[in-house]
Amino acid sequence: MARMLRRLRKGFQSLTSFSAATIQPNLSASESSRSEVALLSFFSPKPRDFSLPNSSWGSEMMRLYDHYNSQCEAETEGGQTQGSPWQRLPSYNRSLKYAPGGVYLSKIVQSKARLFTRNIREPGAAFEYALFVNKGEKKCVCIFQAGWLLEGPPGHVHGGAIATMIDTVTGTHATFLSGPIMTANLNIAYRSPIPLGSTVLIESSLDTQEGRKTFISCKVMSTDGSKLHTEATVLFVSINVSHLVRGG
Ligand SMILES: CCCCCCCC(=O)SCCNC(=O)CCNC(=O)[C@H](O)C(C)(C)COP(=O)(O)OP(=O)(O)OC[C@H]1O[C@@H](n2cnc3c(N)ncnc32)[C@H](O)[C@@H]1OP(=O)(O)O
Repeated sequence: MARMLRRLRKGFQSLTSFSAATIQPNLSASESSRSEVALLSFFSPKPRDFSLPNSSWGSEMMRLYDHYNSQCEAETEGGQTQGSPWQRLPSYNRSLKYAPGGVYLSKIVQSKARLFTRNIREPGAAFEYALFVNKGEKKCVCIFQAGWLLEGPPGHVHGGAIATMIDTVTGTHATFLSGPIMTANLNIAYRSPIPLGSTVLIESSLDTQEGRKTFISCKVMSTDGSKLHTEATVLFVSINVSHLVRGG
């Protein structure tokens, strides 16, 4: 038990290096046998990245993905990265997988726990999203396609699902800026409903950092920017990882 806690603590500590996370493409699935696949997945350091395009993504989602992705750091032939302020952030289904060596760790520390937004297997059914961070402007943009399992009012997205996405986007942004954090306060104003199946933009921008506190503002808008769906302000408090290990 003590050993497991030490491993968990080490995993969470490594989450501080989340800001240095690199883009990790999907594992190729052309293996010749099932046992080979199992073996490969155990030894591969690359977890599945859920923010890569899949067959459920509509044309607007793909257009925006291509737009932001084309502005991200590109590797030149010499292995150098071109100086773009934009970076696409990968997205995994377990917190542990963000840590260096976290794929191995997640094999060792078996658990049914999964990240809320990445636990529905059917592509397109719920939260389809990809996040891009702009290091220079300290802002983050998320393209979000809301699936049919997120219904609240008829034909429209549930307010809790919108809050979840705001918490996820601003929380990821705050982690990128400040290391391990927890949401302390989340204020939301719902301005206009989001149709199910539509794609929207979620923009997160840093207001201030004061000691352990990171204040972030967030807007959910139509992709042409003409309609404001939701706005929010969020306070994150930096935590020591022991806060999670001892249960707050
Ligand atoms: C990959 C996907 C990423 C997704 C990210 C998702 C993030 C989440 O959803 S986290 C889950 C939801 N949040 C929680 O469960 C948090 C529960 N709360 C806690 O654990 C604690 O109250 C915690 C960590 C927020 C603060 O506790 P603690 O570390 O003791 O801080 P504390 O000393 O009380 O406060 C620090 C400062 O923050 C302020 N503060 C703390 N809580 C609040 C609050 N709710 N409202 C306003 N200010 C607050 C304090 O006033 C203090 O300010 P100052 O330094 O100016 O005096």
